[in-house]
Amino acid sequence: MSISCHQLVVQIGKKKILKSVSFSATRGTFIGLIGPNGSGKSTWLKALGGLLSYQSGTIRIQNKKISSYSANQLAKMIGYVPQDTTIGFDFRVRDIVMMGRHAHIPRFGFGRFTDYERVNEAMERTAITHLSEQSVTSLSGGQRQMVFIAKALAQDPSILLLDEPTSALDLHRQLQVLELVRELVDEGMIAIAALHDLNMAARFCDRLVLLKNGEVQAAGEPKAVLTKKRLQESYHVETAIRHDELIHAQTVTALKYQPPEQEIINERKNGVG
Ligand SMILES: Nc1ncnc2c1ncn2[C@@H]1O[C@H](COP(=O)(O)OP(=O)(O)OP(=O)(O)O)[C@@H](O)[C@H]1O
Repeated sequence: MSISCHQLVVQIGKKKILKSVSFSATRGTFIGLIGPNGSGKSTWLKALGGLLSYQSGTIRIQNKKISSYSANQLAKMIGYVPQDTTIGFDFRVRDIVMMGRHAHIPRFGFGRFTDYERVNEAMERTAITHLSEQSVTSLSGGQRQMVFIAKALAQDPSILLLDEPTSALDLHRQLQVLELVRELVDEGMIAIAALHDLNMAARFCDRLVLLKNGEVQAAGEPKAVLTKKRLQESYHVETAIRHDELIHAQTVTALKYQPPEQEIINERKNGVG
């Protein structure tokens, strides 16, 4: 399995949201999309999932243009977990997870034994089996997020797109989700997740793509992307970056917000530019 994106441009109305962004990933890779609010992470994930049209550039899955696949074919290959998991209908958790099997069940057909088995497996892996008969409207935001991850897993995808999958989760659930995604990736899946927590991103991802204003500022191994200079330029925050021996990853400590004007003054003082 492979997915690639070449010079992708997404424009909504008059605004260019993604300005010629590229990347590629093969099986067994976990990519973290990082960057400030509004930098284009969700938009990119939606375009990769075939949920948003783009103006130019290409997205290829298995070296074939995404437009050459039917919605059903895409649903069998790509699982997408949205940022907003609010749901107005009174569905049982099991029924929501079963919706992930939609593409696998023939039209006017019924779920087969394997469909129910996949649903049970997905609920087990996300530790929500005990909630299976409850209504989703009765769940907490974090529990709902796990239900939507289970729904995406039930699709049996080779590519998993996750939009801030840990944002509503407590520390235990954050680890649970990222450890699960890491496990799935080690089994061969491609995962691409928008993440705000840079420490979690550094710890669990193979590669990071840093976005700013719809452009890729840096891409590569976490160590290469998470530098003081890049984080200053993207987030306007002064940071301390250290290597944590315990988790074998970079850790980022945010020290101080430095508005862009202050950066210019400092650069002038230091004789840069
Ligand atoms: N449907 C839309 N119509 C107009 N502008 C949009 C639309 N969707 C997104 N945008 C704009 O595109 C830019 C990128 O938004 P996007 O949600 O992709 O960023 P993000 O990096 O995921 O942000 P966050 O971290 O806050 O979730 C923002 O300026 C946003 O206002």
